[in-house]
Amino acid sequence: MRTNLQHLDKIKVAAVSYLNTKPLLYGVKRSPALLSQMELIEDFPSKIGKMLVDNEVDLGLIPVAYIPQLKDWKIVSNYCIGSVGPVETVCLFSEVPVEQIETVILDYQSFSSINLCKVIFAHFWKKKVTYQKATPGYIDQIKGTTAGVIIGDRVFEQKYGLHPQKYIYDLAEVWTSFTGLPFMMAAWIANKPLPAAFIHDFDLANKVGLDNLAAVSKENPYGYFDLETYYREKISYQVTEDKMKALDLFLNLMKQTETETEIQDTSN
Ligand SMILES: C=C(O[C@@H]1C=C(C(=O)O)C=C[C@H]1O)C(=O)O
Repeated sequence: MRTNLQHLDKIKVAAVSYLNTKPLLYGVKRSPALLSQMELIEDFPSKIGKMLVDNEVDLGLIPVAYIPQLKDWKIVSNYCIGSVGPVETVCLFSEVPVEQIETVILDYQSFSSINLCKVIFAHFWKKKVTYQKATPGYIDQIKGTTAGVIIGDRVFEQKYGLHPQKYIYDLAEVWTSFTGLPFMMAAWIANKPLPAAFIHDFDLANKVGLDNLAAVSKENPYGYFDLETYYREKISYQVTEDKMKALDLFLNLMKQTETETEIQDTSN
């Protein structure tokens, strides 16, 4: 347990391993001063969120849907993984239109987008479906009236690969069309007080890649989508007042959705 940092402890930082996070880590990985104070772990979002909740790390770019599970939490950076309208890489894939979907498989790598999907079904599309937890390889099970949420780089591969499903709903776009707000999927969240100087330098380092998106894209060759377009036009990296408003609304709707699910369970 890492309740309080000791003077000589390295700060454990966990970040999303997807392409969308490369701009934020570009400067961090080029800063010997920061690297000497921290240990960087990269993994998929739900895993790093769990690590912050379990206090295995001190700071993480974690799915915001984990916030209710954190005793102590603070958003410590001006940069995040967000969207203003369509984001490309948070999608519901289906062979049938939404009205006919009966079951939704929820990406095990996600925590914000799977909850966003539940919120959208419950509050915006107002449709009851059965949810299934995905296991690796679940993408092959998206067939007939069983749809599936996919996030991250695998969305590009599914969308622009050989066998995309007929219906692809960009859930960030759906959120914005119903709320008029942007969305924030993941933010840099600390679960304990961290040295102010470190946080200051870490935040500045996050901006370096955002100021050099052409170089970041060049460093990460990718065949399915133009990364510079993804970074400039799809992902929105700034924490803004509207994204904080969206976070508030999302956490509220998520709580209501959980309560509704509980009520359904007791009545069964
Ligand atoms: C836009 C994205 O946002 C992500 C979605 C997350 C989630 O659903 O929990 C968490 C982190 C982000 O990487 C994406 O991964 O494509």
